[in-house]
This record gives sequence, C-alpha cells and structure tokens, in this order.
Amino acid sequence: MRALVVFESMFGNTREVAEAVAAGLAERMDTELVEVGAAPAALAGDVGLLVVGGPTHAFSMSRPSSRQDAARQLADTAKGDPAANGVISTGVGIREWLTSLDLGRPAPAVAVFDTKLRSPLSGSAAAKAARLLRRRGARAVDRRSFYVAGGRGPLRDGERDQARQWGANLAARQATGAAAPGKTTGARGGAGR
Ligand SMILES: Cc1cc2nc3c(=O)[nH]c(=O)nc-3n(C[C@H](O)[C@H](O)[C@H](O)COP(=O)(O)O)c2cc1C
Repeated sequence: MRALVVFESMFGNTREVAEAVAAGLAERMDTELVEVGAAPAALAGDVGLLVVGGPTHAFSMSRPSSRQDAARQLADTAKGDPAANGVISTGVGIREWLTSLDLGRPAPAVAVFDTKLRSPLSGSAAAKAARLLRRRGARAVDRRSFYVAGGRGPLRDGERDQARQWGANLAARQATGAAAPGKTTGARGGAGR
C-alpha cells in the first residue's frame, strides 16, 4: 500500500509543504508526489492514502479565474509565459481534479491540506476540498492548514517542519488504522490551525 500526494501551487509555497508532507510520509510508506496537472485521472488500486493540497483562493479552492489572477501577479514582476514566470500549476487545480477523479472502490483514506493566510477570515481550500470529497462519498480522515506570511509567501517559520510531522503522523496512523485524534470530516484541523 502506498501514499499519493497531489498538490497544486502557483507561487511554490504549497509545493514546499507537499514536499515536506511527502518526506514525512516516506518515513513509513512508499510515497509518490505529483503536481495536480500530472496526477492520474483514476487512482491505482495500491494507493491506500491520498493526500491532496492546494492554495486557498477567495476562501476556497482555486478556480481558473483566481489562478489567472495569481499568474498576473507574477507577470507584473516577470515577463513571459506563465511557466517562465514561475507559475507551477499552469493547468487544472485540485477542484477540477477532485471533481473528475475516479477514486476507485473502496475509496482510499484521503487527507487534505491547504496553504493560507493566518486570519480568522481567510477561509480554507482544505475545508472545501473535504466537503467536495464528502459529496463524492469519500471521507477526509484529516485536514490541516499551513500558513504563509504574505499573499505570495513565504511560508511562516516552522511550517515546513509541521508539514513533515503531519505527514509522519498520517503514515503512522495509517499503519495502525487509528483515526486522527479528535478529528473527523469537517474538523478544524487542530488548535489554531
Ligand atoms: C487570487 C488569490 C486569492 C487569494 N485568496 C486568499 C484567501 O481568500 N484567503 C487566504 O488566506 N489567502 C488567499 N490568497 C493567498 C494564497 O493562499 C497564497 O497565495 C497561497 O497560500 C500560496 O500558495 P502557493 O505558493 O502554493 O500558490 C489568495 C491568493 C491569490 C493569488
């Protein structure tokens, strides 16, 4: 059984978190890390844990228009095509991917994360992803937010370590079959998170 980590990222912060989560998972599980544009349309049968993360845009998962906004922000400082400007996810976002994903039967355990500003008003892409998954009949076993210091990053101090630890904990719980402590679908994702 292996873990698949799928991330969307415009400026690189969610990719950094995804890399750290994958490193934590890899301490105990065979783990693959994939940018959402290269993620499979159907999950392979040996994927026992799917971890999906993306940036919070307009209180939710990104949309084509918000990704264009982000690309424009980068284009203001660097000319050229979106990829040359440093945009990482130039195709679909996790909203589109999760909507059309063939989860397989039974669906694997799924955990979701996002990056966002640390504010009570910031919304959460992960919360919306968990809701989308619920509508699709899958249960998010855990949900977590990681924080950026500004709209384009960087990550706040310590977030990379937190992400690695979260990944390690997910893998440990997967190995023992334990649920996230005090968490179910729709949980806030931990104190202050
Ligand atoms: C169009 C746009 C809308 C955003 N809306 C929000 C928001 O509603 N809440 C929030 O906390 N951050 C918001 N942000 C900041 C993003 O969460 C931040 O850019 C993201 O975490 C960085 O991840 P990335 O580097 O992987 O793209 C927004 C950013 C963009 C570009």
